[in-house]
Amino acid sequence: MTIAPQTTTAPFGARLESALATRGRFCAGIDPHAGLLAAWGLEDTVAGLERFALTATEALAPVCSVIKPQSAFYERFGSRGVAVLERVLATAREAGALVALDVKRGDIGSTSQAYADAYLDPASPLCADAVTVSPYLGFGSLSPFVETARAHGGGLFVLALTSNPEGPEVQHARTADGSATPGERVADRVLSHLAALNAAEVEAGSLGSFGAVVGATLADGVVTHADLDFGGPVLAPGFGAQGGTVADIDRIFGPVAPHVLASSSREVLGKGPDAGMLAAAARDANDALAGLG
Ligand SMILES: O=c1ccn([C@@H]2O[C@H](COP(=O)(O)O)[C@@H](O)[C@H]2O)c(=O)[nH]1
Repeated sequence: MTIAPQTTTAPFGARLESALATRGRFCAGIDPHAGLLAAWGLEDTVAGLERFALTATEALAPVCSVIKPQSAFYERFGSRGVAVLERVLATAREAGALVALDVKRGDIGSTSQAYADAYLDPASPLCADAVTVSPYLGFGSLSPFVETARAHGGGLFVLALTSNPEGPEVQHARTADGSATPGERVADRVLSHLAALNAAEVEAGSLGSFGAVVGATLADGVVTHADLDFGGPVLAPGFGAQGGTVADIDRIFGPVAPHVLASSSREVLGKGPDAGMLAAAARDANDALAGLG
């Protein structure tokens, strides 16, 4: 067994807890859709991407605890698009926001290590504070992400109950006979794994660094408040354009709402390109979410 080196950065959970307390629970997604570039009067080119992404980040990062760029919208422009993503990461962090990079990675362990090095090692130009990962190659395949996050004070948001209507086919399925907990719902197993990962930080009085992705669109009864009390943060996409509201955050998350990041991309970005309108929308969302839980 290898022992992770001591990190000099505070753990992600503690940093996020402080950011939530000072800046609020709204997470702005920086997703440069082609349609949004057109709505902002920009061309669907690398130059348009750069103008859009940096305008949005400069407006939103100073008033949000967390910024969530979706890597796909940058990757579609190739290496020059990824270079824009690197600038988004740096700009957001300079403005004091944490960055949760939405890449939903997951692979066999040896490849997961390379992804973890790309997104969680401060030596990488794509290093973020946290990254989204998929547990559907088996939760244990995420171990390189866990160890790398621990080594560098990073965090993970693991897909548990996603906001899209297709998710239940896999996430509500039951674990197999012969597994450690046969018959348990897959999503609940993911949340149990997260509770175990967060136990030491929770014991020390902090929010854990290992979060779940749970959509702001879930119907009643899909998950209990008790199951969501796994000691770590929740990234709740689907707030805004997918239909999730402040009332849904309250309904779905109840007492754990203080650790929930309500994440919206298209709705908030639709307020641009005016920087004041973008920032005002984020402030309004933070205010509306502030009293929950
Ligand atoms: O369950 C999930 C996980 C991630 N996403 C991502 O969040 C944003 C949502 O964008 P909106 O414009 O606010 O709908 C996008 O980047 C998704 O890839 C999600 O929607 N659901």
